[in-house]
Amino acid sequence: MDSLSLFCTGALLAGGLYWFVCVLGPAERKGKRATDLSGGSISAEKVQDSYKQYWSFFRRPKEIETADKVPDFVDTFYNLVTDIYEWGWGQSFHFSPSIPGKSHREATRLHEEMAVDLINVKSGDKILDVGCGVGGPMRAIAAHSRANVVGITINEYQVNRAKLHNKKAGLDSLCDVVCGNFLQMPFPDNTFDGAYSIEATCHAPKLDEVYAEIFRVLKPGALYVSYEWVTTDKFKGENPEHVEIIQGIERGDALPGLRSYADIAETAKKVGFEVVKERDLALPPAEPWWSRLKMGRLAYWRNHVVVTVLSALGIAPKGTVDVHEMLFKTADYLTRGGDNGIFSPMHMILCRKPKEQQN
Ligand SMILES: C=C(CC[C@@H](C)[C@H]1CC[C@H]2C3=CC[C@H]4[C@H](C)[C@@H](O)CC[C@]4(C)[C@H]3CC[C@]12C)C(C)C
Ligand SMILES: C[S@@+](CC[C@H](N)C(=O)[O-])C[C@H]1O[C@@H](n2cnc3c(N)ncnc32)[C@H](O)[C@@H]1O
Repeated sequence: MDSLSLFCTGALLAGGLYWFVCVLGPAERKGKRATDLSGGSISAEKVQDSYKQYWSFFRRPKEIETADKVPDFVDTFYNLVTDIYEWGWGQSFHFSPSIPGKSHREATRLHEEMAVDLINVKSGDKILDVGCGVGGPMRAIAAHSRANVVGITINEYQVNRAKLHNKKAGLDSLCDVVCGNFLQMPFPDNTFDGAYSIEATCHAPKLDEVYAEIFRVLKPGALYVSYEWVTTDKFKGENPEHVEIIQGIERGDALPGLRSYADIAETAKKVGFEVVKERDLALPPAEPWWSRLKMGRLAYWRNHVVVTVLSALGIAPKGTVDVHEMLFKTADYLTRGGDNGIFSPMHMILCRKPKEQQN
């Protein structure tokens, strides 16, 4: 090969690699790039070990049940996945029903706005986002309602990402983020005019502990809405395929144990809430929430090649390939959970803290 052909081949390969990684890479326009993937607050050389540590929790399931170990386990998980989620999904870490003729981004925003519309929030109210991630829902909700939103997440890396995004979006005067455990929130009693949680309380080892904490910080008469991850009435514990799918979802999503839909209202009442409304938003006429995952399969395969190449080149931390592979498999379990109708990530419950405290 003469030097000109060598140069042209090299340039073509470099251009192809740039296109594959940087142009095809981000799922969201102006989103995170594949070349920026990190282990969150974990240093690059510790990502692989942290991934092994994450899996070790599942070898000692009793430890996951111990409430005080769970926040650490969830924190490790979000250090490992936050960048991959942002790169491949966007800034809102949740599902929403597909809406014919609307993009994923629009369907996501409508699902978020529905939450704040349900809790009757006025401009200037102070509301709480329980388990806020990097703040995709918080920004949509603040822009839609003009309420002041305070988000809480256990993961410090997410706090920094959320603050950065809030500033970039010009919403930092309405949105604040704190690092903390939603099982022991750093807020006085009766602080908030409303609260919501989107696909976050499923990480609590005991639902009554997080619901009781939300109840405590709400003002009397205030509303709380949650989109919960649950097994539906179609789930049969004696069916090995159902059990395999649910365990796959738990392991790939840092869940200490999925709850049944029937537990949700019961727990809300137990801590003192009045249940105003309860509905599985995944049920027809809603279009499947999992079709986005199904449609993305080819892109996830492409992402896997990108992550493998970047990790081999030392650009992405070692261990990123394992984390990505885990998510790849999780996407499959979630899709099967949706197809079988045994799992829903959007069992909606709307509750009110009574005006008068009952004794
Ligand atoms: C509420 C939770 C998270 C829900 C979803 C936001 C995430 C669940 C599974 C995630 C993903 C699976 C496959 C990944 C893919 C292989 C990769 O290339 C790009 C990112 C994924 C699409 C990733 C994105 C986020 C999820 C859909 C849980 C944790 C309680
Ligand atoms: C799947 S993400 C959803 C984030 C956000 N609600 C959204 O829809 O984009 C779950 C969130 O719950 C947070 N979380 C889980 N356990 C927590 C805990 N014990 N205390 C505070 N936050 C927690 C995680 O850090 C993460 O931000």
